Amino acid sequence: MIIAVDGPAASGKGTIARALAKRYGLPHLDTGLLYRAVAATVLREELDPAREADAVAACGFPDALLDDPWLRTDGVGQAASIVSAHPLVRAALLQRQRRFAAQPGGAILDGRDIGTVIAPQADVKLFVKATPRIRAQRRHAELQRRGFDVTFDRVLADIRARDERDAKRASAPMKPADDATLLDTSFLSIEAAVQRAIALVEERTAAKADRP
Ligand SMILES: Nc1ncnc2c1ncn2[C@@H]1O[C@H](COP(=O)(O)OP(=O)(O)O)[C@@H](O)[C@H]1O
Ligand SMILES: Nc1ccn([C@@H]2O[C@H](COP(=O)(O)OP(=O)(O)O)[C@@H](O)[C@H]2O)c(=O)n1
Repeated sequence: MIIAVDGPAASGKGTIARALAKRYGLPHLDTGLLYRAVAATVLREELDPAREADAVAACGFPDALLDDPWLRTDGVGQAASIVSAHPLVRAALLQRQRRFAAQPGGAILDGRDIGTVIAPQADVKLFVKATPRIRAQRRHAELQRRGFDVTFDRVLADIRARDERDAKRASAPMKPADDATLLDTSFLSIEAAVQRAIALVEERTAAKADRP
């Protein structure tokens, strides 16, 4: 079974994807981390995220970088949404994600274009959303917990800027696939959001099994 979980920043897609991976025993890939690793490499080398050639040169980052806590910061997230708009960066990361999705036994991936581009054949597609303010509150609290000093207003502004850039880019824009199910987590606890996601997976797979 392949499960695609897409949605905007801090909507809860990673939390849901990890919980579903555990529940169904599936390997999970956080595809946002790949773009964050490209962005972090560009920033560390003092190159320009807006220059496609600089960003493409950073696509050969070492896997160990994916564990660096710096990748989770706001600044790297902003730069990630700039590098991710370059078609050649998306092309450079495409096969890795498609291979992950196609492994025997299935997989779960979360990101922005999983249901539309990476795994349009996915058995279940969820598009997780929440209001910008609630997402900013969650991300602000998370960054504070991790020891990063940033204001709520900064986090909210960054989330709005990223939403706009991610939804408006020409190459694989963030949008729900036509056959995705929307899951609004604005007023759901983590536990309730996960239960709802599990129920949706069960519904979708039962509906598929019923089809002749
Ligand atoms: N339904 C929820 N209610 C409250 N907090 C949540 C909920 N879902 C996720 N969170 C918290 O919000 C933050 C962002 O969640 P995350 O799953 O990383 O989002 P995303 O992967 O969409 O960026 C995390 O600190 C997470 O624990
Ligand atoms: N499949 C994906 C995943 C992330 N991204 C980009 O990478 C950035 C960081 O993604 P992320 O999933 O780590 O961000 P959060 O939702 O965790 O804040 C996003 O703002 C997108 O620009 C993308 O373009 N396509």
